[in-house]
Amino acid sequence: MNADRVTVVPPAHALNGQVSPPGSKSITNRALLLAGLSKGKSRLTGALKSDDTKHMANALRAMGVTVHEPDETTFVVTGTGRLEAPSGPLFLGNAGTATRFLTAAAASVDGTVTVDGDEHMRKRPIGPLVDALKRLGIDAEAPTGCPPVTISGNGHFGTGRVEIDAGLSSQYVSALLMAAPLAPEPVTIALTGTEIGARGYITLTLDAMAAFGARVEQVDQATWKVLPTGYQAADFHIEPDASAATYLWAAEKLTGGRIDIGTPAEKFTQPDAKAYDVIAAFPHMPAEIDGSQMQDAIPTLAVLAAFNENPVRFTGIENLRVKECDRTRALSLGLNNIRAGLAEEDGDDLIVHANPALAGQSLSAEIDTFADHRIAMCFALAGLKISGITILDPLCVGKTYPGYWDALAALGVEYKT
Ligand SMILES: O=C(O)C1=C[C@@H](OP(=O)(O)O)[C@@H](O)[C@H](O)C1
Ligand SMILES: C=C(OP(=O)(O)O)C(=O)O
Repeated sequence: MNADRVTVVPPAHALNGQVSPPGSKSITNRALLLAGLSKGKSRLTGALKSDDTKHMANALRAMGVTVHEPDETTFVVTGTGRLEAPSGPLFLGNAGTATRFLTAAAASVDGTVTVDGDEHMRKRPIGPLVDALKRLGIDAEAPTGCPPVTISGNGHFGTGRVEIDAGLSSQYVSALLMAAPLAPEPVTIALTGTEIGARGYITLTLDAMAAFGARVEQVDQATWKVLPTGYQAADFHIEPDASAATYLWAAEKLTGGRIDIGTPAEKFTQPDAKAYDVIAAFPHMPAEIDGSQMQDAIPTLAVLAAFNENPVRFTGIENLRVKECDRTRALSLGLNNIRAGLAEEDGDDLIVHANPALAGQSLSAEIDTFADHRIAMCFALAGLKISGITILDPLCVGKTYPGYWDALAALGVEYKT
């Protein structure tokens, strides 16, 4: 594959076959961290091996955890129950999960940890998490409000009750929850307000914590009391990635084929599996889609909506602007590049003016992916129906789905480079 660009050739046939998405990024990075914080040896199977999980695994190695990779989907993690101070900054690329989760976990280290990322990560806000750590008595600084963050810990997590505004990212809450069992006393974590986007990710966090022996009391819908149990090693199986599955579900629908992804939609525990019903409704997707609880699926749904029978307004997607790139902008730019007027930003909403007649057309468009894996993967779907769609920087899919282009090829999709 050419690293600069790939042009998708619309297949002359429906896409049929068997393709399993890789392991869940969200669950792999939770399980890696919790295994690294555990005493003993944990075996994580079904795991994702991609940029984001490599960054987490390497950071844990830098903090004294032994991480072996006996095969392509397994990590064997041996920890001592504590992380050690690394000898240099932790570089976490543009992995939001690794960056946020390790920022809180670093507070349990005896010594100084600097958490840093690439130029994109250095624009993604982390101030609310840093402020929450400070309120728990932890010495943490992020002068720009974004990484790098420097945390000076004294060997255990902070104590007390802390409120956190998770409006920009639910990952702040997950990060605090996962670090809290390393405190000497119970820690209470409360949301500012009661609502939170991506609440399903908090459930994933609590489930993973329970699997590694943590005990959390749900005080109310917005408050959790975490007991000072530490973690115990566990064998843990990771389900396939639901966000990755959305591209395959959409490819099946767009081409009228049958793609067996090996896991029924209702078996996923990740929030993005909610997108299945919306995709199944195509070409009659609803006129308004609230994306707040399935944010990473919005790029997929937005490109699918371009071929829908009626226009779709995406609401509840404010924080798409602080993901790997400003996704609302990237989607409207890409769609309007395919056909002027196809998309419109209305405040933080995205409106896609559906046009089923786009299918079968030849429209030359170079899609700027802004180094964002989801922008690359979703616009490849447009290339299944429109000839001339070129995805720039296609290897950025390596953040969460390195096998994406091969998966489409296995279903019979061809590329021009
Ligand atoms: O907790 C997680 O695993 C994630 C939470 C979501 O991010 P935000 O909470 O920042 O919206 C999601 O977009 C991200 O891909 C993974
Ligand atoms: C938002 C995403 O990732 P993260 O926040 O984990 O970098 C994503 O994978 O779509």
